[in-house]
Amino acid sequence: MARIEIVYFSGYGHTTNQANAVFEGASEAGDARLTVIPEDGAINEVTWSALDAADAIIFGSPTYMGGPAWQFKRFADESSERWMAQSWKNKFAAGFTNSASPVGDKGETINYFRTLAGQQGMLWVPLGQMPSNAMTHGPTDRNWLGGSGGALAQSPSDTSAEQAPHAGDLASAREYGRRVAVIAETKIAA
Ligand SMILES: Cc1cc2nc3c(=O)[nH]c(=O)nc-3n(C[C@H](O)[C@H](O)[C@H](O)COP(=O)(O)O)c2cc1C
Repeated sequence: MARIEIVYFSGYGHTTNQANAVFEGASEAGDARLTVIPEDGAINEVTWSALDAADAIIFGSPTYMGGPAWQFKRFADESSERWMAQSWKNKFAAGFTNSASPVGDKGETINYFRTLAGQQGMLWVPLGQMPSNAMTHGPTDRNWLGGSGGALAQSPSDTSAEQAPHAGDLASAREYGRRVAVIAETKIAA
């Protein structure tokens, strides 16, 4: 079974809900593990070893000031040791982000994840879901935010982590996690 590592940061818990949905989906088709990046951005050796052994790594962070939170960036910077050795080359990569505004510059965060994956020689898995952009569509529909790179979610600024992100965003996240696991499993089978 493909090993899927989900490594993410969440300041206030909203992105944790999205990460949990990605984990649920990935667990349907693979051996998934969820790691939260701590407040100081430093992950431990057990997690680095698990990432090294993974078939796919899924990155997650809220969008803060138009990009990933600095804690995620610390993790990314510290992955430069892996870049030097290109030891993550040919692993699958994917990413998700959540923010308060429907657009909110979330695309910048996804693009950052994609660049990180590119530097590491990883193979990016796009979302693979059609947008729900008709008149009748809204936040309860899958991919209602209409992204293609990774999974997007909105948590309105006045909602607690018990209330957000929207049901459609969580459905997108779940399906994306499953997709990454299925693709990673295919490679294992090859
Ligand atoms: C420092 C900071 C910067 C933020 N920048 C953005 C932003 O650029 N775009 C946006 O839509 N929301 C922004 N937000 C709102 C968060 O993305 C939103 O509250 C999100 O749900 C937080 O996720 P979390 O609970 O996992 O930390 C920002 C929040 C903080 C604290």
